[in-house]
Amino acid sequence: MSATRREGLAIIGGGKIGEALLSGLVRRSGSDGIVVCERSPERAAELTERYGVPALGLTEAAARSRVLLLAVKPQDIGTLLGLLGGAVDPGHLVVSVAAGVPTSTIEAALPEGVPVVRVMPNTPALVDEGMCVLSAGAHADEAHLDEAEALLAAVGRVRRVPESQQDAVTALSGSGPAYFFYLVEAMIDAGILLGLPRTLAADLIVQTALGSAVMLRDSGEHPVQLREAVTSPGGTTIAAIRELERHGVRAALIAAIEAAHDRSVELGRMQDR
Ligand SMILES: NC(=O)C1=CN([C@@H]2O[C@H](COP(=O)(O)OP(=O)(O)OC[C@H]3O[C@@H](n4cnc5c(N)ncnc54)[C@H](OP(=O)(O)O)[C@@H]3O)[C@@H](O)[C@H]2O)C=CC1
Ligand SMILES: O=C(O)[C@@H]1CCC=N1
Repeated sequence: MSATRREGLAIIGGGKIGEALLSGLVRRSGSDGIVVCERSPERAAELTERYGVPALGLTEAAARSRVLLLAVKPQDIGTLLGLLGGAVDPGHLVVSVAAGVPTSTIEAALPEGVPVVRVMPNTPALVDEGMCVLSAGAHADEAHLDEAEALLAAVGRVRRVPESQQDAVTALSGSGPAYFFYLVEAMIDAGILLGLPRTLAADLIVQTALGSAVMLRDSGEHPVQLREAVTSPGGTTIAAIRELERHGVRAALIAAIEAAHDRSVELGRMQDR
């Protein structure tokens, strides 16, 4: 079947990120032309009810859809490709969000010539503030990247990188929301320690995180300048910063992100076996 005869999108794997992308796409353009494939019938029914999209089997979804968005765990992608293989042809565009899984691995499991785009999204797609980073596989050209970008721009910002940078991207923006949530959790705990009610502590920290994020995005200033503007000589902030340095928080963050990168590489290698 040729690329021009098919349209529509199948989201294969309706878990956390599959739903985040689905919700944004439906908010932006409605549910027409979108189908989901889920292993669990209960989860499929939930997504159908929530977003008004039909749940189909893999073969039927592939026959109907131009873009196949693979949103299963890296550990499940080999099995999925085995089930999907014969139903895919070069008229499809396969978009994979699986962490660490190289386009070459996906291409090798599909018929020759199928275009594959690797994407690293993140969960703020749920509120249209996602960061999606794209890389082309061997058979994907500019038009395929444009098509994937047009789709994902519905849920936030999109950038393109060489595939060699995707493991680092995964560690930064893919996993990144978790680091911010973790920091916010810890800061709320500090408020509790200091005797504030939990709801008040949460309100203070969430608004502070939001305001700080908008300043980081819009002020044009470096994070160091923004931090220095808060840090009064002899004041409270420098007392806190000294503790962060003493406890090695900067080094811990760098090591944590390096570990996420290394795990992404490892997940990719597991696919080769
Ligand atoms: N969560 C995140 O923030 C991000 C995740 N990713 C990537 O997205 C992918 C999915 O992650 P996440 O959403 O967190 O994982 P989830 O486990 O929440 O979702 C995966 C879903 O796919 C289903 N599934 C597995 N195999 C099949 C199949 N053959 N056909 C149909 N459905 C299937 C699973 O069903 P079951 O529950 O039965 O296994 C599950 O519902 C991963 O590869 C991850 O690396 C990328 C960026 C961010
Ligand atoms: O934790 C994970 O493996 C996935 C990939 C990036 C974010 N979540």
